[in-house]
Amino acid sequence: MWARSGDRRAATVARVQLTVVDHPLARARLTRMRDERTDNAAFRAALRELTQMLVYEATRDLAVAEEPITTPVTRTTGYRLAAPPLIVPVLRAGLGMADTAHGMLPESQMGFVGLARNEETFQPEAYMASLPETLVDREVFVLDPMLATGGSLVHCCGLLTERGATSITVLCALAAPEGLERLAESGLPLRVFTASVDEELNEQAYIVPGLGDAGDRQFGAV
Ligand SMILES: O=P(O)(O)OC[C@H]1O[C@H](OP(=O)(O)OP(=O)(O)O)[C@H](O)[C@@H]1O
Ligand SMILES: O=c1cc[nH]c(=O)[nH]1
Ligand SMILES: [Mg+2]
Repeated sequence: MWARSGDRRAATVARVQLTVVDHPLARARLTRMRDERTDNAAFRAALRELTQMLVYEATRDLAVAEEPITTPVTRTTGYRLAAPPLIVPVLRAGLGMADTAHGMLPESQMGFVGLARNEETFQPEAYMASLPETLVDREVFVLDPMLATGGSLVHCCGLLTERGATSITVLCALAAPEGLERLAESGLPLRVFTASVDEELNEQAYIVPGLGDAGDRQFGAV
């Protein structure tokens, strides 16, 4: 059901708008992340580079405001982001995307949500949330490399809509079809940008072929 070919494929299922950033450079970074021989440092570097591509695509439609400027040659019209989005990495694994996204959106504020999936029940267990009190009229970009069952992102995006968010963009390296279905069923107002929709989840709810545990691959096993 999910598009896998073409450069930038978009599909809408219920209220989830999906964009697969299927660029050769993105594929190369994702391949490095998937490869079990890739060490922590190289994995983090590939995730940072992939994040640049995801942010670039996801910010394509952001509103800009005109700004008169003077170049060394003449006056002209410049542009700045009208309302930089709030960036929300999901700890731990989303931390590896945060600095890159912030570098590309330097005026953005950042919030944090800490979740750890219980590896027996596969339910997310929340351990922190640091978010603005109200998110009414604020665009939010959520960063998490992995969308597996979707439980973690449903929880995170629920925290955002409770605060009034109505426009949420999720950036992830990999998504499983099951997780996309779960997001669609949640009815949350979401756009998802990912470098790949993989095949399925295995019995441990890991993405197949996947890349393993994105937190452990960056920071080491806990
Ligand atoms: O879609 P789900 O089935 O909820 O799984 C995805 C979650 O699993 C990973 O985090 P994890 O719980 O391993 O925490 P970590 O980042 O601290 O390793 C990942 O970064 C997501 O947050
Ligand atoms: O494949 C998976 C699934 C959940 N979390 C991960 O880090 N990897
Ligand atoms: Mg983990």
